[in-house]
Amino acid sequence: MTVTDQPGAELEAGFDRLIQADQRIEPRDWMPEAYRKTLIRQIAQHAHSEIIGMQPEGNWITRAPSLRRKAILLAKVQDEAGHGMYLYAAAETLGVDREELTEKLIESKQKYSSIFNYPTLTYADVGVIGWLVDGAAICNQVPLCRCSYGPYARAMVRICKEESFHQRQGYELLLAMVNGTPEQKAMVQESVDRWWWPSLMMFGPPDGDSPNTQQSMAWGIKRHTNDELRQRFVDMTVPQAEALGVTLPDPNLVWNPERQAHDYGEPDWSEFKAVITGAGPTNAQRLAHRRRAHENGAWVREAARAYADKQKQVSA
Ligand SMILES: CC(C)(COP(=O)(O)OP(=O)(O)OC[C@H]1O[C@@H](n2cnc3c(N)ncnc32)[C@H](O)[C@@H]1OP(=O)(O)O)[C@@H](O)C(=O)NCCC(=O)NCCSC(=O)Cc1ccccc1
Repeated sequence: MTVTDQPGAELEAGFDRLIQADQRIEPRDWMPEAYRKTLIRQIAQHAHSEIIGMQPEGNWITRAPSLRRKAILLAKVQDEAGHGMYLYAAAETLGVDREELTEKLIESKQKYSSIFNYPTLTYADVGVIGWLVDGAAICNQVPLCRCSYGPYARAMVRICKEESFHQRQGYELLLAMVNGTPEQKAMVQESVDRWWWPSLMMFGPPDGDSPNTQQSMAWGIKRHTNDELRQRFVDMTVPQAEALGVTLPDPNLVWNPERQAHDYGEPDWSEFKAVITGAGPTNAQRLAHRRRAHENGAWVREAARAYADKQKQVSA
C-alpha cells in the first residue's frame, strides 16, 4: 500500500485539488485541522470586530445633530450587528458555537480589530470612520468574497455591499462638514489626523512580521498580503482626501512615478502591538461594555432556551 492509497492521504489530496482548482471548500468537505483553525480564528475575529465596532459610532446616536443623521447612524450600527451575526453563523459551520466564541471574546482569548480601541471624540469621527475605516474594510474584504471557504466567501458578498454604502455615507457626511463653517472643516481635519494611522494598521503587521499570511494565501483564504492591501488603500484614499480638501498627516506621503503608487511613512508598530495586546486607549472600556451587555442579555437567552424546549415537547 503506497502513501496515497491511505484514506487520509486521499482526503488531503482531494482538498489540495479543490484549492488548486480555485473551487470552494464547503462545511461537509474534509479539511485539514489547521485550515479549520485558521478560519475559525479569522472569522471569529472578524465577527467580534463588527460587534465591538458598534460601540465607537453608537456613542453618537443620542447626540446626532439631526433626525436624518440619527436615522442614518442607527441603520449603519444595526448593519454592523447584522454582519456580526452572519459571520458568527459562518464560523458555526466549522463546528464552533457562537456562545463559546463570545466567551472567548469577553475573556480576551480572541482578538478584534485594533481600530475599535480608539475613542470617538467628535461627531466628525462618525464621518471619518465611514470614510476611512469602512474604506479600509472594503479594501481588505472585497478579496475575501473569493475566499476558498464557501460560507465565509458568501457572507462577505452581502457585507461588502453594505460596507460600500457605509463608506459613501461617511464621505457624504464629511462633504457636508467641509462645506460648512470653518469650525466644522477644522473638526474634520482634526479627526482625520487621529484616524489616519490607526486605519493603516487595520491591515495588520508588515508582511515580514505577519506569521499567518503565507499559509493563508496558499490556502486561498487571503488573496493579497497585508502590505499589498495597505498600498491599495493609500492609493485609493489620497485623491478622495484631495477632493475633500483635507491633508493626510504623513509628510512622507508622495506619488512615486516609478512604482505608479504612493510612498508613505511607517505606522508606529509599537502602538499597534500595544493595542492588539489590550493596552489601547479604550480596550478595557470596550470589553467591559461587551461583557455587561452579554450578562444583561442572560435572561433573553434563558427564555429562548425554555421556549425551544417547550416547542420540542409539543412536537414530540
Ligand atoms: C488582515 C487580517 C486582519 C490579519 O491577517 P492574519 O493573516 O489573520 O494575521 P497576521 O499574521 O497578519 O497578524 C498577526 C497577528 O496580529 C493580529 N492582527 C493583525 N491585524 C490586526 C488588527 N488590525 N487588529 C487586531 N489584530 C490584528 C492577527 O489576528 C494575528 O494574531 P493571532 O495570531 O490571531 O492572535 C486578517 O485576519 C483579515 O483579513 N481579517 C478579516 C477582516 C477583519 O477582521 N476585519 C475587521 C475590521 S473591519 C470591520 O469590522 C467593519 C466595520 C467598519 C466600521 C465600523 C464597524 C465595523
